[in-house]
Amino acid sequence: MIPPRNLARTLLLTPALVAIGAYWYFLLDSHRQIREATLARTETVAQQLANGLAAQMASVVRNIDFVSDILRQDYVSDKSAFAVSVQGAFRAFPEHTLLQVAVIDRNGYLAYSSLGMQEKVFLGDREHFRIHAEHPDTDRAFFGKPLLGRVSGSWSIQFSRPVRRDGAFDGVLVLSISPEYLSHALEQLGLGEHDSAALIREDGSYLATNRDIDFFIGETVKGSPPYLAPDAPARGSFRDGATHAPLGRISAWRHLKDSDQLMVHVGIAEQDVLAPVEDEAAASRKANLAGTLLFLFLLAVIMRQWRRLEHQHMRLQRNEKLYRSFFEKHSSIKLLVDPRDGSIRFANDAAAAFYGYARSTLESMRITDLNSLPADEVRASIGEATSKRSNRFVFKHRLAGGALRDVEVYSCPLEMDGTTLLYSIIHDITERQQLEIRLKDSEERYRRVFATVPSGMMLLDGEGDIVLWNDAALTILGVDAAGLQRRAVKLFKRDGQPVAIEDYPSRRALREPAAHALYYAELENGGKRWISVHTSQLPPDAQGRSGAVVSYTDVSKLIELEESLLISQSVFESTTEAIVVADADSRVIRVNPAFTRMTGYDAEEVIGKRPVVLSSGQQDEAFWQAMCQSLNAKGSWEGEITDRHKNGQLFIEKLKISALTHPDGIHSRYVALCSDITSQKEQEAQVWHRAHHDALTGLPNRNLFLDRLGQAITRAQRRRESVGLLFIDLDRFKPVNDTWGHQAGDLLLCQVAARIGTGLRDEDTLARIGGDEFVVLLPQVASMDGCRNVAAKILANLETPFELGMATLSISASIGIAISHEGDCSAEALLHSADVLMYKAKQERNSFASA
Ligand SMILES: Nc1nc2c(ncn2[C@@H]2O[C@H](COP(=O)(O)OP(=O)(O)OP(=O)(O)O)[C@@H](O)[C@H]2O)c(=O)[nH]1
Repeated sequence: MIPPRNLARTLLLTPALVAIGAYWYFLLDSHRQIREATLARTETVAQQLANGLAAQMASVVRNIDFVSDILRQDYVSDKSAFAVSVQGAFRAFPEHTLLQVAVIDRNGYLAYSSLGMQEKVFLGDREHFRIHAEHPDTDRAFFGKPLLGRVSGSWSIQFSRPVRRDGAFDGVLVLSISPEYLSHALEQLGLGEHDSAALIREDGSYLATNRDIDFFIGETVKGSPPYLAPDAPARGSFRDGATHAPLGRISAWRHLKDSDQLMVHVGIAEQDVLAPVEDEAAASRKANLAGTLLFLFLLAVIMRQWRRLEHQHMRLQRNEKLYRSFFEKHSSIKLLVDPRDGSIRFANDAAAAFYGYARSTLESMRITDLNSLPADEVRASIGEATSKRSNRFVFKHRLAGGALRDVEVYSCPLEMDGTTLLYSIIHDITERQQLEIRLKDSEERYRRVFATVPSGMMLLDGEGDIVLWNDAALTILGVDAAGLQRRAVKLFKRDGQPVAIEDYPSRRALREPAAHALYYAELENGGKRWISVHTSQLPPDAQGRSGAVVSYTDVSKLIELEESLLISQSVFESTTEAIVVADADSRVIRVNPAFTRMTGYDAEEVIGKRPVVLSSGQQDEAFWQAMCQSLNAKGSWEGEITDRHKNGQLFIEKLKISALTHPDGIHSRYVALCSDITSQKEQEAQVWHRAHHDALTGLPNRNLFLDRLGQAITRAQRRRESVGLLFIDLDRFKPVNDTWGHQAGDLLLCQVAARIGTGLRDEDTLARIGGDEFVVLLPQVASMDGCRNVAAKILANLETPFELGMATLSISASIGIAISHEGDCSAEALLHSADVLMYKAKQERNSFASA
């Protein structure tokens, strides 16, 4: 489909080209018609020439025939005069045109020759003889084919007539005529160089031509021209491309009158005839071609101009479309404002979308309706933009919904239809403004963090220059800003070797992505400051700038702590005290070798577990609760507990638990120090036992008894109960010693103690408080009767004689019974009462006395 913009050009160009084509068609057709008319006229001329030539050639033939007829008659009538007649015949022809006169006798032998007779020559095989001999009754002239004379060596045409004598065939008269004789008449026609004229026999043999006679004589017409057709008319014409010559010809033929054997042919060369026509046509074509080229040139110029105009028009249309699209469809918010009254003349789609008004609404508003500034300030800004004093403004514009947005407005004056308008591009920078504020806040935050972070911070640029540092860096490194800049800090490695310049953090930071090292700096006061140095390369920023940050941390206290920890670790490992460290959940974290030695458990067997594996079951729930309360309240507990060794043996340990407490009050760790005090406790128990028991009987001694008695009285007082006390003194024990010895006395005392004990309950206490004095404490006696029953039972138990080995002895005892109700007396007082009553019973012996 042709684009519309090309349609007009096509509509103009097509008829123009069609007109040119038609013009040339008719021009060339007229040339063709002229050529055809010329050829038709030439054909007529050719026919006329053929007619004339035929008449002329007929006259020539008649002349020859006339001569031959006379000679024939002379030959028949008077052979002697025949030679004279022959001479006359030669004179009748132009010189050298009658070549020979000959007579062939009826038998075919040469009877006469004007050239003389030397020998008998047979010519009966010649065409002209055979024609006449075969038709002896016909008297006709005959032109034979041109022959090349055997004697003369020249071409000749044999004109023959039969010789009749007495009405019978008597031979043939032959005139040998030069072809030039016949051709002369053809040449007289005055034909052109390329035209042809010929005398032709009916079999197509050339007898004469107007040119190139040597070429044509003896030859036959080539091809099948119409005049050689069997039914060809006596005259006619035709156009022959190349019948007689390589060039086209217009031919005409005409049979000679009174001779059906001969015809003339005239060929007029087309090129000669058409030459003037073609010249004229060529001149016409040239002229018309020039005119056509001029026309086409003018047409091309017109087309070019037209196309240029079209392009200009299209460019204008495109520009207009582009400008319109640029304004209307551009994503930027655009307004055209009339500075005279602030009216919005044009608004694009982006403006409508931004402000929330339809474009038509916007274009009916004034800029002061959008700008939050007072109208006079807005007008002042418009004036600045119009006068180009300023082209950038930041305003707050109000949207249709009432929201205010920060906008950046670029305005410049624009001439439009003779009016100056302000072309304004509005950018919503609300987010940008907020982002800038956030960025400022963020920068301020980072600046404050940088300034207040306890670690020293130093920022290096890509060249290794120090571009930023904080006060902490100066403090930790012990230099001022100038000292930092000139790298005045001297750093040393842990082994005391100074740090090589290339290994300084500011150098390493640019070499290695991240590094850490521990150095110490020598301070002015001679002290050391341990510094942990971290370097980290910064990723390239948006501008491709790289750099590194170096952080310094004062770890002097950590180093001290580390040393302290090393000591602690040594103590932990080597101390004889078992140490257990547990977490807040009381699960074991660490134990030392002393723990393993004390408990038999390796560290792997207890770590992660609670120390319950050591539990002996000796401590009740209350014990553990008390321990927990103490830990919670005081953060420590100290005491003795009985644990179980891995081999099952119980052991007593002295245990001190300390809770490690976080500042928030949560116990994070428990550290227990344990000592195995089993043997110590056993020794203490033995001492105590010895101090509180009778060495002979093992019974509690006076002190222990008084202690228990006091406790019983206190308890009885609290419980409103009674305590009974029996004071037992053996009767007449001294004689046993005296009689059986002290050892027997000891033995008896032991057996008496056992015998007394068999009558007591578990809660009762039997003690020996003197040589043969025993006391029984009845802590929960119901009444005095109960005490008396016990005393009676004791006396009864003693009645059985004692087997001492060396003798069997009987012994009794006197018992004083005292009772305390609800703690109404002290232990000493109660004992004293019982003692007094025992003396009372002593009066009777083997009896008891009570109050
Ligand atoms: N074998 C022995 N005798 C002791 C021991 N302690 C004291 N005696 C003796 O026990 C005797 C107690 O004497 P007494 O109670 O005064 O005399 P007694 O013969 O029992 O007289 P009565 O109590 O009045 O019946 C003294 O002779 C002491 O020397 C001891 O541990 N072993």
